[in-house]
Order: sequence, then structure tokens, then C-alpha cells
Amino acid sequence: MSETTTDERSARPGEPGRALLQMQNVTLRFGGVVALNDVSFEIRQGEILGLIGPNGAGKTTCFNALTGVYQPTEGQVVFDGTPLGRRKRFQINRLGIARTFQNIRLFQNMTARENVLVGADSHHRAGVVQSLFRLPRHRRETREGNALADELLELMDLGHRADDLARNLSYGEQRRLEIARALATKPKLLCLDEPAAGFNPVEKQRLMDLIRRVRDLGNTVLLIEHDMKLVMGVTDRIVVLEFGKKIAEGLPAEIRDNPAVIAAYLGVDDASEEEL
Ligand SMILES: Nc1ncnc2c1ncn2[C@@H]1O[C@H](COP(=O)(O)OP(=O)(O)OP(=O)(O)O)[C@@H](O)[C@H]1O
Repeated sequence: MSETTTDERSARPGEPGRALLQMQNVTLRFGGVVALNDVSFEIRQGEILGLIGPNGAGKTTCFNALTGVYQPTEGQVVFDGTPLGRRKRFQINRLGIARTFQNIRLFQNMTARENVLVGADSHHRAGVVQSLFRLPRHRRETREGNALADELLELMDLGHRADDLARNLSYGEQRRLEIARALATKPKLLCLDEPAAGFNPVEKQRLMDLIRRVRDLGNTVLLIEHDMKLVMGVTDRIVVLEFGKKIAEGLPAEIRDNPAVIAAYLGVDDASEEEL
């Protein structure tokens, strides 16, 4: 997990703090489709920022722009003071951005612990020679990796499943394992793309509690989530997209009362004013 200093945590969630990531006037086109249209916002150190909007609003494209899957057509993404430019996904991951996906991407025939270790391993420094001959650095990193993996599994309420194959975990456990694996890269920013998709309300609430726990340890989280009630309950600030444009940004209570947001969601089948 990322380490934080007192300075970084001094700003309370929702209050102005250090900008960890800045989307600066990002436009992203796919042929004639403008998936993002001049979008600007920032993610502040130590907060949970919710990114919401109706289907097709551009949320996943936004994620993809800031994790290196797509390059902005115009504008730029600045992370921790560094413009991401044309960096590849693994380079952006090394800078400190980790993400999970809408669909589960685990190594199904590996144990839960091994899946987390894959994340930690990508940041280890011991080379092939060190590993082959089990030299001291490799041994130390293996020990540290195992300890970190177990800590993260505990954090995600998966300590008791460490030695079970990923494929034998329940759907909810697999989703939590993905978050543990992403955290193993010790990211400065954790991006979660609909982590509660397919959950029942009780599971959803439990996951949101875990995400808050992750934030309380000093991590910064970007969260895409469709369920409005959950977003309102867990996030510190919210950015709302509609048709590729940012239509609102603010504290959950401000977003709930924002007429443009209410109008955007009333146009969607499965949302009602009550849900907002
Ligand atoms: N690779 C692509 N090629 C062409 N168009 C795309 C591509 N990816 C996304 N789009 C289009 O960009 C727009 C935004 O899509 P995006 O998936 O980012 O929205 P979203 O808010 O994540 O939606 P959902 O909630 O349904 O996942 C949509 O019109 C979509 O069809």
C-alpha cells in the first residue's frame, strides 16, 4: 500500500488537497464518436473520487485514458506532477496507478496468495539470476512479498482463503481478490471499475466498507459505480459525466441536488429520483 505523510493526509476528504492526478481538457475521439469532450477534473491525495454517469457517458474511456489504454486526442493527463504522454500501460502502472476491470481477470489456477504475489512481483527488483540461485535479495523479497500478500488478503477479508485456488472462490471473493492484487503494486492511485457489479445489496455495502478501509489507510481511490446510493455513501467527491462531458462535480450532497444530474439520471431506465 502507498505510504502517506502527515502532510498528504492533512487535507480532509472533500476539502482542497494536493492534486494527485489531473485530467486537463481531455478530448478522446473514436472516429466520429466523441467519447470524452474537453473533460477536466482532479483526484486529490487521500480521497475516494466517484466517477458516475449514465451508460455510454464516457466513464470507462476516462479510466482507459488515465491508465494508458487510450491516448487523449487532445489535452493531457498529469499524474503526480508527470504528464503521462504516450506512456504504455505497464509504465503507468510503475508510476503508481493500478486498476481493476469490469470483468474479472484473475489467474484461476493459482491460489489467492499467488494471485496477489503476481502483483507484488511486478515491483520487485531481484533479477532472474537472483531468483535462480535464491540469492539474499530474492529470498528477502519473497519473504516480504508473502507478508504483504497476507496483509492485503486480511484487509480484503480473504485471509482464510489464501491457499485456495482463485477458481474456487465465490464471485464476491474473486472481486475482492482483484482489489488485493491491485494494491500489491503499492499504487499511489487505485482505480476501481464497477467493483460491485453483480453484487446483492448486502455484498455491495460490505465492499464499500472495505473500500473505505483502503482509503483510511492513506490510499487514493477512483471509483466507477452505477449504484447511486452506494456512490453517495462511500465517496468524498463526485464527478458526473454525460455524453462525454463533465456536467457536475462536488460533494455527494451537492451532486444529489444538482438538477443537471437528476435530469441525466431520469433519462435512464433503471434510475429514479428516489435513487438519487
Ligand atoms: N473502442 C471504442 N471504439 C469506438 N467507440 C467507443 C470505444 N469505446 C467506447 N466507445 C464509445 O464511447 C462512448 C463512451 O463509452 P464508455 O464505455 O466510456 O462509457 P461508460 O460511461 O463507461 O458506459 P457504461 O456505463 O455502459 O460502461 C460510447 O458512445 C461508446 O460507444
